[in-house]
Amino acid sequence: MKVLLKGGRVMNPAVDFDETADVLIENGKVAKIAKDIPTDDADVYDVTGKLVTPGLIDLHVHFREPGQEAKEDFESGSKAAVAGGFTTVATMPNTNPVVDSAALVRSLKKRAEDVARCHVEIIGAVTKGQQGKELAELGDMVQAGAVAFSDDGHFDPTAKVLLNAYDYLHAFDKVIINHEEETSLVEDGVMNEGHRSAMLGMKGRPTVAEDIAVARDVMLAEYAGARVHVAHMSSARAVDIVRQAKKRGVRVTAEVTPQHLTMTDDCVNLYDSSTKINPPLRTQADCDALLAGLKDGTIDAIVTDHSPHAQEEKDREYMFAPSGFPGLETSLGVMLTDLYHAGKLDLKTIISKMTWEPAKVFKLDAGTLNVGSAADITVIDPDKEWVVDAKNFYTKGSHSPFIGRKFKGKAVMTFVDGKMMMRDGKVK
Ligand SMILES: NC(=O)N[C@@H](CC(=O)O)C(=O)O
Repeated sequence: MKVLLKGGRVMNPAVDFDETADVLIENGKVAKIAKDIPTDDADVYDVTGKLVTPGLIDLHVHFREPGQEAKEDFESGSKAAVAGGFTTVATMPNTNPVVDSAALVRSLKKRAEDVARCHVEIIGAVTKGQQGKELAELGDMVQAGAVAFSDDGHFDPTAKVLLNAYDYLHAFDKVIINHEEETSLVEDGVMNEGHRSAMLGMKGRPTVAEDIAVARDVMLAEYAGARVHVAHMSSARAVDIVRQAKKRGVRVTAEVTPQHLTMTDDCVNLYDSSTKINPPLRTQADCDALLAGLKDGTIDAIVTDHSPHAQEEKDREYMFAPSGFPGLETSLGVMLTDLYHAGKLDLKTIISKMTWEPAKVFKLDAGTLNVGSAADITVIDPDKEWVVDAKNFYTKGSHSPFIGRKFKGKAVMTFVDGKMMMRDGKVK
């Protein structure tokens, strides 16, 4: 089985390759990249004017299995992933029950094999039940195939517990992903603390909650010589803390979402809970600092934090609605429209932070177009104009602050292990 992608702009950030070329896929692998490869017996697709990139990788999604399948499941979530151009995603353990045992990791891996349209990596909990008290079965979960560990959705309150986790995981070289909001400062808060929260009369979540959490966890990692990955960064000062730590040689990596890069708390309105996320949308100064952090290498990865909820839950008052919205099908559109076409960020950085660099954070064998690697490939039309419409979503979540937005740039084909899983928005 051969597929030939003809005449696209091939970007392989791992080796700094960016040229017009053909890509030959054979037996699920990248077989050759060169000019004018003979068509022979291959299925040929003319991708002139399109980008051919490694399949997009998302280190941070919520697929809600087990227990909250009404919000999302591995099938709907992975369909949303390939629709958005993603070929590998890593799903968070804040489920019901929490993914804190080897048995659950194993059963989710099996679920992924059975129903998922793309590669789904499993992130295990750091502590039992994500309660922050006792370590979960970390070693057993590593053996069962967990890719990383996180108590995402919760801040681990006790430094000693986290230090134990760092020390323990050292032996396995697995990374911990920390949700950085010091709990006592954000309890009851529903949006960024600032002018807008005061105007709306809503309780805020201050940036200092993130800053001190990041500072603690980075210093603990430095002390333990361990690796830490900072989840969904939102605060300017926290970016600087990571920047300084990287300069000192601390083994810290970080991620940011398209929404935190491009939206501010000015978007928050009382009767639309789609903008309610944790950490919250901040200010323009924070967006600018996050962008600077992406550009100078402080921030390694762009992630979606795809967090679907049932529509009836999101339809509640801002204060009572759950936080989070689905991002897999809008992420690339936001990045290309509001950052690339707006002249704020180059294509190479965007593609690198959505492929090769996140792959390095989790040490995934993915994120390149090197000959011999799995043919996980995304074809992107950088100029395709489209309007976000929840009716076209594959995710079960239908709430998103991007609904109705006109975007320029979209994934038009997604190949997973050489198989075409999405073409022109239609998922297999
Ligand atoms: N990011 C979010 O706003 N929500 C996440 C959990 C979390 O990280 O708080 C979710 O699971 O819905």
